[in-house]
Amino acid sequence: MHADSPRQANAILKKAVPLMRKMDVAPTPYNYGIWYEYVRQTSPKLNQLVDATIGRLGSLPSFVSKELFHQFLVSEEARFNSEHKDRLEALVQDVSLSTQDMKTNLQSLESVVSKSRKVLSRADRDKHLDRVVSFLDQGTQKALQDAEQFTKDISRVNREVAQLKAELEEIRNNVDLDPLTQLFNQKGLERQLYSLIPSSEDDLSLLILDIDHLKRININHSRRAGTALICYVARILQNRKLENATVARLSGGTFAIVLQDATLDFAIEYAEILRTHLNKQRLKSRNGAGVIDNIQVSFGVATIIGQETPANLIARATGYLDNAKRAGRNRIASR
Ligand SMILES: Nc1nc2c(ncn2[C@@H]2O[C@H](COP(=O)(O)OP(=O)(O)OP(=O)(O)O)[C@@H](O)[C@H]2O)c(=O)[nH]1
Repeated sequence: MHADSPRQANAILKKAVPLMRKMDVAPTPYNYGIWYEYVRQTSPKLNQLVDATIGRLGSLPSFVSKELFHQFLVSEEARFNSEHKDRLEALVQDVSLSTQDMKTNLQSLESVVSKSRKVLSRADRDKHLDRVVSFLDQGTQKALQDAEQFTKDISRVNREVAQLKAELEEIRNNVDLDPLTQLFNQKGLERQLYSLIPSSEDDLSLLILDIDHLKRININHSRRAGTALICYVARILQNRKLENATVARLSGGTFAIVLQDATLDFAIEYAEILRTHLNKQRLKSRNGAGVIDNIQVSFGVATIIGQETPANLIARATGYLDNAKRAGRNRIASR
């Protein structure tokens, strides 16, 4: 499903709910989901199917909306995750069966050994030596075969687990969060802008900020201290986040903040508050490599113009950031 702004969501629901009443549709989560996306016109295919069903049946029965919900609304990620869960369960089941077999096989080997030992402890053992040897031979041969099968089973499971691990890693890399700071990443930021821009009226601002001289900080204080600084700045941006704002880390020490209902003047004022606050911070490195004080950050601030695309807005804010760097850093540039 899509992350609409509360204002957009409200406008869509205002149209969806009367439609649901008119069609006498039960207020279930599935139905709300379907009618929301229907009014939003997210997918022409979904709207065609809804219209065709209503044309034929006069309404949209619950089982149909449930089916459509899973077909159109459950995200690819969720589908992937449930597919992986199923595969993992099947693997655990395989390991459990193989382990059970191996346990039984070990028990038979144990019984072979114990029977042989019993025979060997008898007074007339000499008479049975040949039989004991052959009995033990068969028992150990079988145990070897079973052990080989077990090793094969476990190797197969191990290969599948490695494959699953790689696929999960790939999915994790593709989602919207930055693993270091848990803020949105570049993709998350772009998605957010795509959903906000259509309803904004020249009052959506984007701040792109970059820690000054991070390379020098890495050299003087260690890369670990530089990374701790990135996380520290991320926490400050998150703690000082305005209502309805989005904070993202784009790369290295570069962050972005989307402000809704914010004029350019307001956004510049907010950037200045953040900049002066960051300047006053001191970060002590744990390994005794000194204190990073007077944290300096440069900002590029842009406010959306007309029908500007997210990519264009990001490029403009980044251009202003470059101007701030060229003008001497630790400052704000815009327009
Ligand atoms: N510690 C740390 N450093 C990073 C990380 N990601 C990127 N960097 C480093 O951050 C540095 C950024 O350097 P530049 O973009 O050249 O800029 P700068 O040294 O910050 O200088 P200005 O931006 O011009 O003020 C590079 O040396 C990167 O290797 C990270 O996750 N942790």
